[in-house]
Amino acid sequence: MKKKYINLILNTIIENILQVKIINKSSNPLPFYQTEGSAGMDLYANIETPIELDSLERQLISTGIFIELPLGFEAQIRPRSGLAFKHGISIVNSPGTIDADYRGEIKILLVNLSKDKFVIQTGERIAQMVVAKHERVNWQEVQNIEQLSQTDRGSGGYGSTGK
Ligand SMILES: O=c1ccn([C@H]2C[C@H](O)[C@@H](COP(=O)(O)OP(=O)(O)OP(=O)(O)O)O2)c(=O)[nH]1
Ligand SMILES: [Mg+2]
Repeated sequence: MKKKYINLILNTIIENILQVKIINKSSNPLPFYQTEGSAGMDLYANIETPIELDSLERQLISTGIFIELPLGFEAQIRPRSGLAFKHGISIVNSPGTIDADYRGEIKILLVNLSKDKFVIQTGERIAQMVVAKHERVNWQEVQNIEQLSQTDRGSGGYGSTGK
C-alpha cells in the first residue's frame, strides 16, 4: 500500500478524523488531501468524452462521487487557483454548497472566463471540496431596527472604512 494511504489511515485512527460515507462511480481515485495541511480535496471530472467550454460558456460536470455528510456539516465546492490563473476556469456558484441531506451526484458548474476555448478531460482535477461545520439558527424576530444592538460600523459597508 502507498505511504500516502497508510498515513491517511493512521491519521484517521490517531486523530479520530470524521468518517464520511462515499460512493465512487468513476474510475478516478477517491478524492484525497494532496498535502498534510490541505483544506480541500480535489475532485475529478468523470466524463465519457472531453467537454469543450467555449469562452463564457458554463457546463455542469459530473464527478461520479456521492457522499453522506453528518448533520451539521456541509461540503463547499471551490475553484482551483491554478485553473483559474492559467485558463480562467472558475465555478459559477462558488462556493457551491453540498447539503448533508443530499444523496445525488456531486456536480461542478464550471465556467470559462477566458477568451479561449478550454477542453476538460476525464480524470482532470476541476475543483476542490472543503468539508466544514456549520451552524443552524432560529430567528428571534424583533419589530424595530433599534432592537438590533448598536455598533461603531452601523450600516456602513461597501468601502465605508476607506481604501
Ligand atoms: O456545486 C454544487 C452545488 C450543489 N450541488 C447539489 C448538492 C446540494 O445539496 C444540492 C442543492 O444545491 P443548492 O441548494 O445550492 O441549489 P438550489 O438551486 O437551491 O437547489 P435546491 O432547490 O435543490 O436546493 O445540489 C452540487 O452537486 N454541486
Ligand atoms: Mg437550495
